[in-house]
Amino acid sequence: MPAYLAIQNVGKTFTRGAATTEVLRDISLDIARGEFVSIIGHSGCGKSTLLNLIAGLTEVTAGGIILENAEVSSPGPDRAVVFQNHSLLPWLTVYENVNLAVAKVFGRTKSRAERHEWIMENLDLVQMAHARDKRPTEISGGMKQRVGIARALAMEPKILLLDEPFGALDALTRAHLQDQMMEIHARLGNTIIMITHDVDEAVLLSDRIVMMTNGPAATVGEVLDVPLSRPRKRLELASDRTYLKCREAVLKFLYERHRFVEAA
Ligand SMILES: Nc1ncnc2c1ncn2[C@@H]1O[C@H](COP(=O)(O)OP(=O)(O)OP(=O)(O)O)[C@@H](O)[C@H]1O
Repeated sequence: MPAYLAIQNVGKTFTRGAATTEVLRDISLDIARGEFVSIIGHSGCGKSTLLNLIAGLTEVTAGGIILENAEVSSPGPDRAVVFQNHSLLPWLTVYENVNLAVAKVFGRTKSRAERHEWIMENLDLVQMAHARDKRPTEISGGMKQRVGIARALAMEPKILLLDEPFGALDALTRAHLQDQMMEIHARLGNTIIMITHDVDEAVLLSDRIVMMTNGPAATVGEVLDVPLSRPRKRLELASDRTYLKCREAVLKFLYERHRFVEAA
């Protein structure tokens, strides 16, 4: 059976004038429907570049990306991205921000009443319905990220692409949002690709962790299966042997086999 998302021998080289930088080389990865996959690797190795290629924001220079039998060549609502820093429009309310995406995707297929229900359902999912009339400046960083996630989910994408979605949040808010993300994933069965720098976050949330080698010409170094049953509870996992083994495997990859050496 073909993979839901197939990344096949993908390479990316940026060219500016006579200068070229080969950022990614020969990346191959099959992702199944409903899978939660994290990408981890040192700063600058090309994680965001890979996510942007999947999003269709940047074009591959080698290989191809196939989503449900169709080649990815441009951005589309079937791949929703959530960035580290929320990208909400400051002059619109929480509701209006989500509405913008919903109107774009479902403007022709859902009635006004259906769209309203759908927006509220997605705000409910991230527990933000109570703040529907607030503007981004009136809510906390964690709340903004939740609205960004609601907006992405409301597009009903085939794949949710998360670029360090919790990276700018304090540890407690971060833990709370991770728990919410796990609940959403359990309820909706989304296919999710998440970039993270946080080893615990990767192990807690993922079915598989893709570990990237250092750049330039970064590639997939190892892929780790996380064989922990769901639902996962962070407190119980803190002393779970499988959890600790996975954590150690990622740490060893990052700090022994592929240590980050700052360029001179
Ligand atoms: N548009 C571009 N033109 C030229 N080089 C680029 C471009 N975008 C990214 N790069 C280079 O590609 C490399 C990888 O960048 P990228 O942002 O994908 O890394 P990352 O792993 O996501 O980093 P971080 O973890 O710090 O966010 C960097 O060396 C960066 O300078």
